Amino acid sequence: MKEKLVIGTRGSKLALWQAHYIADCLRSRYAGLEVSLQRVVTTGDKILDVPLARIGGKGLFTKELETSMLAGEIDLAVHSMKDMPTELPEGLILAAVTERTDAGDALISPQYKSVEALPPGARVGTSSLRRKAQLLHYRPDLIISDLRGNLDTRLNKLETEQLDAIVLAVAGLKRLGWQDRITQILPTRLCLPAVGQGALAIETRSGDHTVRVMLEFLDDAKTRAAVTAERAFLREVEGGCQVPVGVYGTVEQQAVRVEAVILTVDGTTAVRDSICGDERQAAALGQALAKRMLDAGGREIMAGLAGVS
Ligand SMILES: NCc1[nH]cc(CCC(=O)O)c1CC(=O)O
Repeated sequence: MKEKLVIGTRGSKLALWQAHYIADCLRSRYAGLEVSLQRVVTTGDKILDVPLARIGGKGLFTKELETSMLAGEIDLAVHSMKDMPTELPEGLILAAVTERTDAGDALISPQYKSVEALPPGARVGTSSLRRKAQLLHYRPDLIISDLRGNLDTRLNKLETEQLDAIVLAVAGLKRLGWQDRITQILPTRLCLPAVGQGALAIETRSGDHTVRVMLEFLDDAKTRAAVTAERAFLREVEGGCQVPVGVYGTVEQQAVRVEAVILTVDGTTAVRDSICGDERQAAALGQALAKRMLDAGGREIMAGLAGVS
């Protein structure tokens, strides 16, 4: 047992909510434990005016936290699972994957009730190629405009940039208390989530046994299996967090089901498939699904992506 733990976190409102949430879980689990937060600015926080897909690079929101952890300045880092690259640096591990209740995306529109109800040529703001491609696949007439910045900024842009709707992760909206702004939770047939969306990743040093054991209780086995399958899928298609790929794993009675889509950015072409099997084979299932989809046209789509933004 340690008497003190330092949690590293980004400084955004959502990141701070997540870090405070984990700090509270730790304090209630270990009476007398001192938990403090240390803010770390990441590259992704500094570059706010460029679409993420154009910045590229892996670990935009995680690298500086990892450096700080390897240097011993923080004991653990709390991340949004979907910001984590599929490979972790040497010396660090995913100590826990927290329970996920909301993996999906939400439409926010003050005027219209659903994606179906948006008028022809409606303007929709989103920051991700994945959301853009899936929206366009379903509604090719929509005009998608880029939307970056933290959650408050994006919600403000709905008005200031005269958008008809925006799309954001349900989990983030709920954490910040904005669930009543949600117009429609997008069904998975319309929009599959990003890898790991809605779960939190608790990262620590692999050699720090005491801390690893202390964090074990935060791990949710079902979410871990689902996310393991999703991450194995993404590793195989070799996409970062900013590729038009949606994937969603669910676990029920020891069986994991993974559904995925790979699309062209304009949404005209999509390869979609799913796989089901034993949860202990989560990684192999994700990988097998990716191979199948790459062979079914996904490889051409991924190759065509090089250089697009
Ligand atoms: N891209 C930023 C980001 N990282 C994690 C979430 C949402 C919370 C989560 O997925 O756990 C968001 C906001 C969004 O995409 O709308």
